[in-house]
Amino acid sequence: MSIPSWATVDPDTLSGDSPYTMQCLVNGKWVEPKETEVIPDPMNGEGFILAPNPTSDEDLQPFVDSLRSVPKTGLHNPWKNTGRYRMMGDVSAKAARLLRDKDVRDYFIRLMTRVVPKAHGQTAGEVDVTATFLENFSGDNVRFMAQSFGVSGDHEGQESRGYRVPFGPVALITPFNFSIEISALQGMGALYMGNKPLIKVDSRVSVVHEQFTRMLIEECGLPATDCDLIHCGGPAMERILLAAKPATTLFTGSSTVAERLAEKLHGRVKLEDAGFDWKILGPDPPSNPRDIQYVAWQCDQDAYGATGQKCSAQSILFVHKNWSRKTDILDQLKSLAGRRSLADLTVGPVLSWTTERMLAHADKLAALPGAKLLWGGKELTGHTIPPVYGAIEPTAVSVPIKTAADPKFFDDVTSEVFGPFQVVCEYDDDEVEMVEDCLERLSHHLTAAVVTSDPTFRNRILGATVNGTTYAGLRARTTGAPVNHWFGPAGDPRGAGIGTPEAIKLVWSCHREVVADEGPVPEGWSLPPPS
Ligand SMILES: NC(=O)c1ccc[n+]([C@@H]2O[C@H](COP(=O)([O-])OP(=O)(O)OC[C@H]3O[C@@H](n4cnc5c(N)ncnc54)[C@H](O)[C@@H]3O)[C@@H](O)[C@H]2O)c1
Repeated sequence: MSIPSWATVDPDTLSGDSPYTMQCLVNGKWVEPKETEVIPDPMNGEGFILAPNPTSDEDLQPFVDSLRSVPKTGLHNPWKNTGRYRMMGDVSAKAARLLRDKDVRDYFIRLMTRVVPKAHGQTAGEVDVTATFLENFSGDNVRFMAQSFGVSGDHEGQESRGYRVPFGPVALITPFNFSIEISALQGMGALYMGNKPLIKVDSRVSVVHEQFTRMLIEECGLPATDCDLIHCGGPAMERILLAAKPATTLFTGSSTVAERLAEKLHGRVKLEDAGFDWKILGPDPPSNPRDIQYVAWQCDQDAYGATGQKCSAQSILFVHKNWSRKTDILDQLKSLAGRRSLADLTVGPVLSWTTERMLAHADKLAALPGAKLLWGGKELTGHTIPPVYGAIEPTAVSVPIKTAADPKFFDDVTSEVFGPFQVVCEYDDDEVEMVEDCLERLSHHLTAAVVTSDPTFRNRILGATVNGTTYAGLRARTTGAPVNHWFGPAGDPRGAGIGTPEAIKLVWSCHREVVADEGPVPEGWSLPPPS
């Protein structure tokens, strides 16, 4: 397999014997690292990538200086360098065309599969969503997105106009689980609005964004000085942020780090953090077996697709007892989970939880009053996934709603396991309020799904909850994150969004009002008394 001309790493030859050393980009220059960190191959533990790991003040300073050199007015805004809106549209158009090219698409899929092994469909989907996003912001669409609006004033010659303006120096921090989608969409959003971002992706997967950046610069016309890219650990990034004081930082990752940065950066953050995402199967299971199978399939995808490592993964499934009375939904779920295998990566390495930790959590929940293991609860067999990562079968634990709602157990039952794990909670008509109470007590409100065709039940649940991305209806899912709708949490003023023009404007720009007040001074005006 060939690699694109701008690519510097061959996914097919990456190995312990032939590792790739990544480079950072600062001020338009790719930099050879002085210190490196060895990244293990998630499938066999071989050290296959050497990630720059700058820690000294001397090595971090160029990133600080680069951010500090960006004016508050950004690289472009509605009065300055306006041609750049169109230039960004051209960059997007070219990048989209490349990602649609079979060889380039395959290249990214192969590279991404090496660093976060997922089933082909999941990885291809990520590249395709990124291509669609870039298509959406091609041509004039960047400037259309940044459009202003006008309102007539109190007197002739007065008119107010609202603009979206950039922050200037900004930072973007993203996790390992989506190795291209989050960093590409947020990074481009930052650029579209006129900012210069310093981008830091989790070093275990940042080789993908490194190659994407090379493609943007070498093939798509992005000026190399428009963004910086650093591969480093969290503490080093935090030092840069504290020294450079970017106007805003978009953080996607765990809630612990999100809260830490919110405090350290005095609230100048937008957050996409943990998700404990729920789905409710309502009181009206469909009668058509095909519909039931569809719901079961969607539940399996939501809980275990990408080995459960999606912030939108279904963490808890509330099942109305009518489903057990009238359908074999739980048997279907068990058998769908059993189809998953390491051979086709429909279940694979878990990068932020070890096997031991996940199994201990499953055991703990299964030991709660009335709870039991439904399926899974075992380590994968015949694998060479290194012990720093996790490898378990798709797992579900059934917990009675009364136990889940009990304050003694609630926090354990509702803690996010970033792997192929879900809680199943059956409820009956007289327990809907208890379900609503559990949803009210959750701390994060990212995605949710209400599977029902009953509008009264649907409206009751929608009215009682706040999740930022909620699907409702027979085909409802928790893991919908295409770019034709908003994706992001609700219920937190720091909450960010991704994918749509509204998300980009919210995260990467702020409002400025310019009021034209030109006169004429009205006839008959005379100096009024002081007031
Ligand atoms: N809401 C969303 O859209 C979304 C999307 C994907 C993942 N997530 C969440 O991400 C989590 C999984 O990722 P993780 O556990 O690897 O996240 P993490 O918080 O450990 O790491 C995320 C990123 O933050 C960096 N980081 C860590 N400490 C830092 C610090 N002090 N200063 C600056 N940067 C720092 C990491 O190097 C990494 O690049 C899950 O909780 C998941 O729900 C959320």
